[in-house]
Amino acid sequence: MSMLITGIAELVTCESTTEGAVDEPLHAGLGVLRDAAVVIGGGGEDSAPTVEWVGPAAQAPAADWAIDLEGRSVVPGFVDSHSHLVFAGDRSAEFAARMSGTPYDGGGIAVTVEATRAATDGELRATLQHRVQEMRAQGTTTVEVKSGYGLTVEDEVRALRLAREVTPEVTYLGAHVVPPDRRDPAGRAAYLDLVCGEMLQACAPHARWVDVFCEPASPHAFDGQESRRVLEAGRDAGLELRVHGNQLGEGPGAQLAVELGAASVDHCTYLTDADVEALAGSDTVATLLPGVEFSTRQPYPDARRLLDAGARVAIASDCNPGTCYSSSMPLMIALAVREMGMTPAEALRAATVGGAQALRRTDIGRVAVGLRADLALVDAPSWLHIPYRVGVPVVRALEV
Ligand SMILES: N=CN[C@@H](CCC(=O)O)C(=O)O
Ligand SMILES: [Zn+2]
Repeated sequence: MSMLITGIAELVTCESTTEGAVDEPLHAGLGVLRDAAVVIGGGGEDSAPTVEWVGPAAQAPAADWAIDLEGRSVVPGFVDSHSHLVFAGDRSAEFAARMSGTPYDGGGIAVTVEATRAATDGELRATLQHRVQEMRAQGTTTVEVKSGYGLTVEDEVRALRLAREVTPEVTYLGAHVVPPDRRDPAGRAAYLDLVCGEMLQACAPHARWVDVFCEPASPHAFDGQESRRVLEAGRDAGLELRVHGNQLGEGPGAQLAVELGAASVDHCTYLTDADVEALAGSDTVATLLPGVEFSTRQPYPDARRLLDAGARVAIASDCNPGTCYSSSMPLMIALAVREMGMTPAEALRAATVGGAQALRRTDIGRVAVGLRADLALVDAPSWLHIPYRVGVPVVRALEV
């Protein structure tokens, strides 16, 4: 069965080679077609629908079904390459304290760990599914989900199994923080052995990625040497690498990610010139998480500096109970434009193609023949309404 979608005022393909794309600076790099149509087809029990045709509405072929979007716009579904959706408990009071000056240092993670361990599978599954639905309702069609609020072998495996029910982009983050009851030097060393040993062996079959909170500025997280050990052990167990780095201060995270060939280093709030240079000379994506700076009152990362240097940039939500309990990619785009020096077109690319690069996926993040038909509908005559109508729910995943 095939479906023809017509009446698309602006279709953002994110394909630079799109024939007939408008040649206007505002839309640079987006491959925007006006008065466009898309045909999607396929899709069954084991396969997702794909794009079969893209072009001007006047030339669209016939299909089994047709829908008319009546002058709305379509963009690639957002790729949210960084989230922590498997958790229980509430930290709204911690957020309120930060708004009146208490700094974030990662210590609140222990609160979520306790609540998550105490929750049943059913409770965790229900909230996880609800959060994924909340994301789709705001245009996100791919999400990466990390463990990291279990911090025992059993609880980390449980988080990964649950995450795998909603996405293939599952990340083992046993090295989120050292559990509160193991913070003496011997306990810390033993926990690192566990994360790189028994816990990794139990978790690796359920994950694609390994991640580490590399942040010497936090007493709860891991320094450069510890992070290297976690990443190398993960790589030896067959996992691909991602890093939380440079969130609370300058540190080794970004350069370690580049050196080890990680797909992405996430946060990048505090980067030295050498970090920027290393990122620009690599294919490691700098994933910026502006909801975190909003929710922690930190300075925003300088996206302009990274883009001008030639680095690959993505933006993601980091949806989690501590540093950013927002699942809204439209909000992240708006913040990137307003606070991080990105043009609207750069921000949209970072939320689609950039996210796909950060997950090393070539089948998502663009609208082109043969790719997954992961589309988002913008209830407006231009995709520019995404940052323009900040706070208004103008984007949702297109259910096909
Ligand atoms: N910084 C480390 N981890 C999360 C925050 C987790 C929490 O505070 O619960 C982040 O990406 O910001
Ligand atoms: Zn995170």
